Amino acid sequence: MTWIDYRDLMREYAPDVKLAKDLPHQIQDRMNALPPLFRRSDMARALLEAAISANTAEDEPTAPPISIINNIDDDVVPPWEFHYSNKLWHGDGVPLPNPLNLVSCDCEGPCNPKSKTCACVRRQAKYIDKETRIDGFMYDAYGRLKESGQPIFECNEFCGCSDDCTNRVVQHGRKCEIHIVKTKDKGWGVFAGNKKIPAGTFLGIYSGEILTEREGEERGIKYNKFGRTYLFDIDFGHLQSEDKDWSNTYVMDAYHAGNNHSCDPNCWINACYINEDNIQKPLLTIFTFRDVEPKEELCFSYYGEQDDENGDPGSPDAPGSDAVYRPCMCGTARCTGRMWKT
Ligand SMILES: C[S@@+](CC[C@H](N)C(=O)[O-])C[C@H]1O[C@@H](n2cnc3c(N)ncnc32)[C@H](O)[C@@H]1O
Repeated sequence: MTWIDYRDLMREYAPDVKLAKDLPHQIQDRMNALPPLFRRSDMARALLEAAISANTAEDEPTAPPISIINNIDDDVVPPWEFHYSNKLWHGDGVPLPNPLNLVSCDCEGPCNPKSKTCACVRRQAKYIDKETRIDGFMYDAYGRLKESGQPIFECNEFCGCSDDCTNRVVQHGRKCEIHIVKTKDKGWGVFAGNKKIPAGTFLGIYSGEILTEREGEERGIKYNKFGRTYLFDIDFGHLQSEDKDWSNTYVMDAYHAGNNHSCDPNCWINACYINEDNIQKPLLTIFTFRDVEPKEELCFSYYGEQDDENGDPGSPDAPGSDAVYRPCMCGTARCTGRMWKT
């Protein structure tokens, strides 16, 4: 009889981990080497739509396809510089997930959100803000998020429960129709399709390179110099300590992706853990937090919560501030008139 070490099995069956150095760029390089006439052709649009579909087929197998629509000018496709993906790409010095540290349930069939013994119900309860009235999982029976702003702990690869467990939403991918549409004042944006999207619907992942805080800081200085940054500090409330010197460990650089900003957003970025044991490294998941009308733009606030000390753009003239600002064109009644230049 051969002795099988279950730790080797777990490592073998652990989901694939991506490294930032392997971020694909071949299609982008080839497209950018072609003459502008081709880059602006319908064929280029069809190619980009096909690339998006191929990159996301594994993570969102039942998602309606994304179309690229421009009724504003002759920029047929967004710039060929981003890799559309739902994955988290690990930068140098960022530890990879360790499947041996994952907390997994041993439920049979779908988990019971009222269970007192399910390891996943218990872990969710441990991290949920006690002031909320949420019990069980963060999702309702329709797979919609009950409340934004709380960390989500989904059942994972090594849980015993079935694939139709209500605590598996992000891992099944987007279900609603969205499109990439050129706007008049804000470049390209992400819009709802022909159907209303209910509050609490999962849309996609703010994916990118996860970097150490130090590398994020270095890139931030460079990006600010040329007035462009897609850096997102991973500093959710449940990660912060009372320590006044606390600062985030990691930063997400979504240089190659991004939704537009609104001062009155309809989406929210929530921390979500699936096959990740490190609390500092959640997936940044985008959910609607109110009903979204057909063809409405899907936006989040680049400033996080209104009462967040980092939340308000503040004064561009504040001492030590190297942030750069631009006029905000969100057009909502709550518009503050300016936004960080990204
Ligand atoms: C992360 S990108 C979003 C995608 C971008 N629209 C594009 O076409 O690549 C951020 C940039 O979008 C534009 N943008 C986003 N929200 C905006 C807003 N509320 N007002 C004006 N410009 C906005 C700005 O040019 C900003 O630098």
